[in-house]
Amino acid sequence: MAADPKTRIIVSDIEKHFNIRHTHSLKEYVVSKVLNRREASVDHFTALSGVDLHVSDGEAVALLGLNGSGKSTLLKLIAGVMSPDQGSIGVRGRIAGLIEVGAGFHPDLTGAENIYLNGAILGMTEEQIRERFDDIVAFSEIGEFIQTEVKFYSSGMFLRLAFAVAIHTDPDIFLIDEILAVGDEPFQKKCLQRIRELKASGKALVIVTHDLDMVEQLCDRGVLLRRGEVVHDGAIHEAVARLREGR
Ligand SMILES: Nc1ncnc2c1ncn2[C@@H]1O[C@H](COP(=O)(O)OP(=O)(O)OP(=O)(O)O)[C@@H](O)[C@H]1O
Repeated sequence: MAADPKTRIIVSDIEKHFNIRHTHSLKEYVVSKVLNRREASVDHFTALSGVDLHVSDGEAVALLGLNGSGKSTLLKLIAGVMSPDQGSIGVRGRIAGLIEVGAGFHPDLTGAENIYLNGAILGMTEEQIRERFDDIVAFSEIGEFIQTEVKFYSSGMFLRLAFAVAIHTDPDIFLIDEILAVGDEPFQKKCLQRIRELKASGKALVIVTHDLDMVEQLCDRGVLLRRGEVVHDGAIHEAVARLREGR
């Protein structure tokens, strides 16, 4: 990591490749077996190439781009959910966020039990979770369903619980993928208000979204990805304009 203590994330020249398997229909499978051919072929797909990104305290950075441009992959690499094939990623401080609704929750446990599970995964001690438990439940507005197993939750209820836990972990870095979209409007507004407060208190934010109006209000900086490469890293308005105009 850089010597500057304000730097929270350093992504250096990363590459990420995926293997794409081409599976066949049952008929093609049978024919390939009869002819003794391989049943599936594999292509290598480059999802990210030569990507650099530095994020410091107090910055709110939007990752923008068309479908499949690599935004979520970059966010997952920063979160440590997956590793790059080349290059390096350094992160300083406590990370929290919302990358996949329901990740980090156990379906057979109640909402209340999952607060303890998810809180522990995000680095809180049992005592910290106990102290913040009532605030987390209140923020989620899940009410009596907090004693229900989360496998019966709607996607919006999952989001409420996940966001409520994440925001109460006192993170240095907050990562958010599109998922705010599944929350209803009042809850989205409440989340955005908390995200603004995090930013104002000097935390680093990285947000993946297609909601360009929202992101222009929330973020100062936009990183525009095109087919896995960064084509713009600078003012949010310019990033949004380039995306809208296809430049
Ligand atoms: N686990 C995986 N295995 C194979 N390919 C993957 C995997 N994850 C992502 N990809 C591919 O990498 C590319 C980038 O995906 P990614 O989800 O990062 O895009 P995105 O910019 O977030 O797209 P969207 O706006 O549609 O959410 C896509 O072509 C996707 O199919």
